[in-house]
Amino acid sequence: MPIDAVWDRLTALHQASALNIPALFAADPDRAEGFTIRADGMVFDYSKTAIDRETRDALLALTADLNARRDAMLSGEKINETEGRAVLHAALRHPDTPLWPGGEAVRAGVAATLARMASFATHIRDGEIRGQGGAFTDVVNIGIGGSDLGPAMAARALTPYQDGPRLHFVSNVDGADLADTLRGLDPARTLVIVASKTFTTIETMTNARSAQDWLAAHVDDPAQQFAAVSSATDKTAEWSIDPDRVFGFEDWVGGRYSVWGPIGLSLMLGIGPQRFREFLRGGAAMDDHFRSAPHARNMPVMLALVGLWHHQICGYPTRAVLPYAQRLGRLPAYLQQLEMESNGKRVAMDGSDLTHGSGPVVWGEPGTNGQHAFYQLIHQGTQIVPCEFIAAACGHEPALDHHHKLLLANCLAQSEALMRGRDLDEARQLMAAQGLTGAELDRQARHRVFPGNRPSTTLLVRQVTPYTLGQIIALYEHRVFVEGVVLGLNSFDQWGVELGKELAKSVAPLLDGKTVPDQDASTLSLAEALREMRGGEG
Ligand SMILES: O=P(O)(O)OC[C@H]1O[C@H](O)[C@H](O)[C@@H](O)[C@@H]1O
Repeated sequence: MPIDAVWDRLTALHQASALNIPALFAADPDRAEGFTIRADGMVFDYSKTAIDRETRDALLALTADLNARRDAMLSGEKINETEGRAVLHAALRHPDTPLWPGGEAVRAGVAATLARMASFATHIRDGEIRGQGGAFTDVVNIGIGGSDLGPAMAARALTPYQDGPRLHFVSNVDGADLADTLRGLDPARTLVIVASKTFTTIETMTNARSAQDWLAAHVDDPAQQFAAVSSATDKTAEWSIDPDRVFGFEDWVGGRYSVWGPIGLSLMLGIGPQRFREFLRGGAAMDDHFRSAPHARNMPVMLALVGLWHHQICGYPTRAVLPYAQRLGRLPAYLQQLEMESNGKRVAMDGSDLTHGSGPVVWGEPGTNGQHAFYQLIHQGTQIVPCEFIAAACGHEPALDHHHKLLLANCLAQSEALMRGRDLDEARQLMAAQGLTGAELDRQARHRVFPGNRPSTTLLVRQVTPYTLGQIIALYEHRVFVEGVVLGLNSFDQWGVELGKELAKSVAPLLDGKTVPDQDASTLSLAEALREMRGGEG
């Protein structure tokens, strides 16, 4: 069936049927199992969505081109056509076997860099490589976007596995970020990693210069306290960073996909090279699943199709990622970059307008905290927010396992409540039981109605470990890829971030009282107000 006809069919299915999730369960006793995928210890349940078998078949017809695109990506073709680059971050997860039959040179490069990282990390961790004041006690990763979110998110997720120097992450050009981080650190025992793919990002370079000044004010040889991670090793040379402490990577690793390689150096310093390898192994296992499982049993494919159904067909504008795991607190922010920078596009690969929308707004917070904040809207608001619950069966605090059970019970209860809801009759009975009658009973009951039939998916792992975190991240990466292929866009460029960067440069002189041509009246007056508040300098 031509792809346009598939979209039409999906729209028709959506319009024709008022699918009700509880009714789908009633009609299909095997629904829970039939709409759950189990792979490599993970469980992905999408049965609490209004997708039935017919809709799923129609959704699967969207993936006709997927295998060809997947194989093109995983064999090093330049599928990032607007930047003329291959997309091979998955190769970083396969240091032992080439990702594709001709990929030995790539594998060898990945393995060599990983070995250098491991040797550096081992020697920092065992104190053989030292700062001027002794073994390193603290590591400050300076980077932003993909050079921050991946390692920062993973470091927090893997707190129980951290047994190296303390990790800190500075990203914002707001001096508060650097100042708050450096306060209390011993410069002579702090390693500063400047992480930037391009080594030109103004925020990172500004923070790096100030960190260098901080070091220079306290130690004789700041270079001894520095390391760099970049794909622009020519630029790191300008900073006189010892080449032994520079870890390069190729331009086929996109920033938001880069945690698996040298950008993950801070994480490796925290958890050690062996556990970092476990993290890679988890990601590699998901690659293998993505490549080999039939689409209907393929976790990234089905996660993508559920997302496409909700956003493109049902028209739900956002999706919430709700990890019931406090240490996955930065996962929503990480996924915001992964998904919104990858698929927040309006033009198809060939330059024409997209026939369908871009990807959705992604947001979220860990449960149970979110329950006491924004779940009100999720349950009773007028717009529907598909929810993606993530939970781990076991925590890392055996003495507090009763907390963990409560956490899990909340996770299960929320998806059930979203699906079941509470109808007016039930609400009326509740009010009657409280002694209300007549119009007041009706009024109060209406406030207590939950429409229900609200979709969610649930992803389970046994525990958040380096391996399972690798699985989860690679799962989402491939999900984003599948959605991008179906929508026909390039998930691997990010031209949308450029204009603001350019204008920041041209606006800056306004704050010094200089005139800048072609400035709009609002920006001029805001800059003037700021200058006045700052005491009229310039
Ligand atoms: O690693 P860098 O070159 O410093 O880039 C850091 C970040 O900034 C850019 O503006 C991009 O939007 C991100 O994709 C990137 O991760």
